[in-house]
Amino acid sequence: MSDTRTESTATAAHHVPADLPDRIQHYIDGEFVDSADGDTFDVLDPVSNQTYLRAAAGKKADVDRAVAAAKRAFEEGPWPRMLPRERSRVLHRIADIVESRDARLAELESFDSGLPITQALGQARRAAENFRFFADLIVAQADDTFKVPGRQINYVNRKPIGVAGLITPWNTPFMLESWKLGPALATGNTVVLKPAEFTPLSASLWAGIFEEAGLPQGVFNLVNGIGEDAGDALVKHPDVPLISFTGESRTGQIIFANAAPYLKGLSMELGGKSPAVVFADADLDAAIDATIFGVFSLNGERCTAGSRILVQREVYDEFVERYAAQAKRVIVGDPHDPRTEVGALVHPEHYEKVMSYIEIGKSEGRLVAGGGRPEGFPTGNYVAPTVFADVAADARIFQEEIFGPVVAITPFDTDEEALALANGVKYGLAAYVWTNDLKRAHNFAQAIEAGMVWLNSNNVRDLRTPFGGVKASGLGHEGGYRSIDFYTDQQAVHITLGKVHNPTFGKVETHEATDLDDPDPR
Ligand SMILES: NC(=O)C1=CN([C@@H]2O[C@H](COP(=O)(O)OP(=O)(O)OC[C@H]3O[C@@H](n4cnc5c(N)ncnc54)[C@H](O)[C@@H]3O)[C@@H](O)[C@H]2O)C=CC1
Ligand SMILES: O=C(O)/C=C/C=C(\O)C(=O)O
Repeated sequence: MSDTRTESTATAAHHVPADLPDRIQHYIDGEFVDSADGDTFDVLDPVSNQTYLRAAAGKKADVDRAVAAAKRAFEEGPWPRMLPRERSRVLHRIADIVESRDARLAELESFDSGLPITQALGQARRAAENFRFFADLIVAQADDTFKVPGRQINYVNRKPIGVAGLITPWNTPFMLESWKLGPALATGNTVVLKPAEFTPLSASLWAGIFEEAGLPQGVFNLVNGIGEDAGDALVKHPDVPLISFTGESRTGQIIFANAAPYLKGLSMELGGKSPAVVFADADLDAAIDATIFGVFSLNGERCTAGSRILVQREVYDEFVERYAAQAKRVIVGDPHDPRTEVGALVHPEHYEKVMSYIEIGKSEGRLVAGGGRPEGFPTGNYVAPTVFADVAADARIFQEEIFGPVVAITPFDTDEEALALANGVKYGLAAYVWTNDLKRAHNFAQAIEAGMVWLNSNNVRDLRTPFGGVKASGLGHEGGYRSIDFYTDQQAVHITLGKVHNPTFGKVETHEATDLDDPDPR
């Protein structure tokens, strides 16, 4: 048992939302439907670990039906043909509805996923913001035009691609779904969403929200189910030219291979083992607060979690001592309690995985906080915020994504050593650097293998920036215009002005250099 501060919430009664559904169906072509074979799977509440609802377990037949509806809506329906500002209005209405129901959405999300209620509320609001952001972006979008006076005008037609397959994880489900739904719909595609099987509750609410906002029938389709069944069928469906996936790197590899025969457009946001590098000259108070939040928020089930903290030797002992003390004060509790900072992990399978890493960590590092189930929580998927110090670079808890409230701290002496440690894992999603030396900060950012770097900053970002990782953390980027690029075909149109300069094929015996040899009209 750990000594984590639990007294304020351990005794709180577990909150069960009113009017909780006990079954979830698919949503296909504007109707809620069961699976063709009637199959369902159980969904557990992470506090009681009891089945609280059964969700339709989609298979190939259900995916076929959903894709057919989405394809019909794309080929025959109004959505891809609407003006950007007309689609934008619908997206703003979606954002309005999400905002107006944020408390209920957060309550259900928190119950289903085990996320602390205050964080679930923030994520619901961020989902609304995602829709608003893409609603605005799509009307601000200026098509590229390249003019060569007197010779040529070149412009780019952006066209929606078709049926986008969206496959999402369970860690902050509603928000991450909105991050794909927003741009896919803004650009005029139709979609089939396959949400994570651990947390299907909030995804089922999109249907009602979209209907109310006036999204035409068939544009949004939802198929619940196990990844290897419903997800696999979506990836292999020949009428789905795009797959946007967020999840584990291993699943990303499988999807990459399965999509290869169809040469699909793929966007992959995958796992991470992100470093937070704390130099001796850093503002330690700020660095400690940010790195505590960085790994323990969202229950540590966060792809961008700073789960490896590298600390310069001069301040190492002080950092470890203060960090461990603060980690012990993080409040573990019932997800619905507004005081709770770390709730219950999503599912007993995931809980077992995180606990097994904690056991491994006990022989790989020095346990300075947490280390197991917190006191006062005999049941439920609760894990005390756990801190290992003196962790070596080849330790499994340094190398492998745990995706829970567990952090490894490692000392370093020089900038070169810090960089080698930071880059010495297979992942490259995020990195956090704490130093007051401006040159060092920028040089470090340049050299670090990460898709996103935060300098003296918490994980806060402008939605216009690219989001994505390098190495095993992803393929491609979404965010801002990168999302617009991913969800559209870019067709280049070239118009010659004035006299057409044709090569003289068939008219002369030998050819001088022609426009064919030098195709750039500039
Ligand atoms: N880079 C990023 O933006 C983010 C990455 N993640 C990553 O997600 C992972 C946690 O989420 P999980 O749900 O456990 O990931 P997962 O890879 O197990 O599942 C993600 C989704 O893929 C589906 N799936 C599983 N096997 C499939 C297959 N063979 N074909 C098609 N679909 C399949 C699942 O049903 C689920 O909907 C972590 O590794 C985390 O780092 C999570 C959030 C953000
Ligand atoms: O900021 C985003 O768009 C995505 C954030 C994803 C997470 O919070 C995460 O899992 O790290």
